[in-house]
Amino acid sequence: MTLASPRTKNNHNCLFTERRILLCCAPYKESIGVEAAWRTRIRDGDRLCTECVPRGACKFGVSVLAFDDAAQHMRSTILCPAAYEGGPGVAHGGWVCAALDEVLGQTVMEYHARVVTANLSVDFRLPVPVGEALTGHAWIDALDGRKVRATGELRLAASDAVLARATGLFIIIDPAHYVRHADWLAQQKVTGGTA
Ligand SMILES: CCCCCCCC/C=C\CCCCCCCC(=O)SCCNC(=O)CCNC(=O)[C@H](O)C(C)(C)COP(=O)(O)OP(=O)(O)OC[C@H]1O[C@@H](n2cnc3c(N)ncnc32)[C@H](O)[C@@H]1OP(=O)(O)O
Repeated sequence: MTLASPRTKNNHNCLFTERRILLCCAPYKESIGVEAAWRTRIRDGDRLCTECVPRGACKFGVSVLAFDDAAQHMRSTILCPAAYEGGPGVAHGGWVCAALDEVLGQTVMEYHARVVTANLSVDFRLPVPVGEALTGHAWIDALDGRKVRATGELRLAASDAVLARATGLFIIIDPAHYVRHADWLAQQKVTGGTA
């Protein structure tokens, strides 16, 4: 099976940079359109969360390699940074969750511009080595209204052994989601949550 548009971690050209700015900053101020069509892929390219945009790389060490259009399957390249070591030589479980959230989230965002994770269930099958090449694999299972279900795996690149597996529920949000949150937070601070 041929993987479309292979990308590397350092393949940060202008197009991707523009896209990141569009995806990470603008969506909460103006709509870039709502995708209605299930299994219609909306774009191609790495996306970064707000805080990682200036650095140009995911702080969790996840980068999207390629999307297999035929299989609707996202493959990522991953390296657990030393900062997320938990036990000796192995990743903290929180990093495993974050990496899988990213891998699944990136996959869902290939179809839906704005989603947040509502639920993530992780099976820790084997310790995940720090500083060893890993791969992420994820795919979408189902769409039900605003709910998108996805599954993903973290594998050891050397052998393809599955180290951790997650299922996630992602909710499609509207452009005002973060504005509403900021208003809610401000109100909580005023009322102490009593209003
Ligand atoms: C980190 C942020 C990234 C932002 C993107 C920036 C660009 C980045 C670009 C590239 C990134 C690459 C990838 C990143 C991936 C990471 C994504 C994350 O980690 S997101 C952060 C963690 N998640 C939250 O902070 C959500 C907090 N929760 C909420 O905001 C709300 O609870 C929300 C939006 C999830 C739902 O609230 P409602 O009011 O909009 O909708 P209601 O009616 O409650 O739920 C809709 C349906 O979903 C079900 N639902 C909701 N939560 C559920 C749950 N936990 N379990 C089961 N069902 C649930 C409900 O029962 C309902 O179902 P029925 O339509 O009635 O059938």
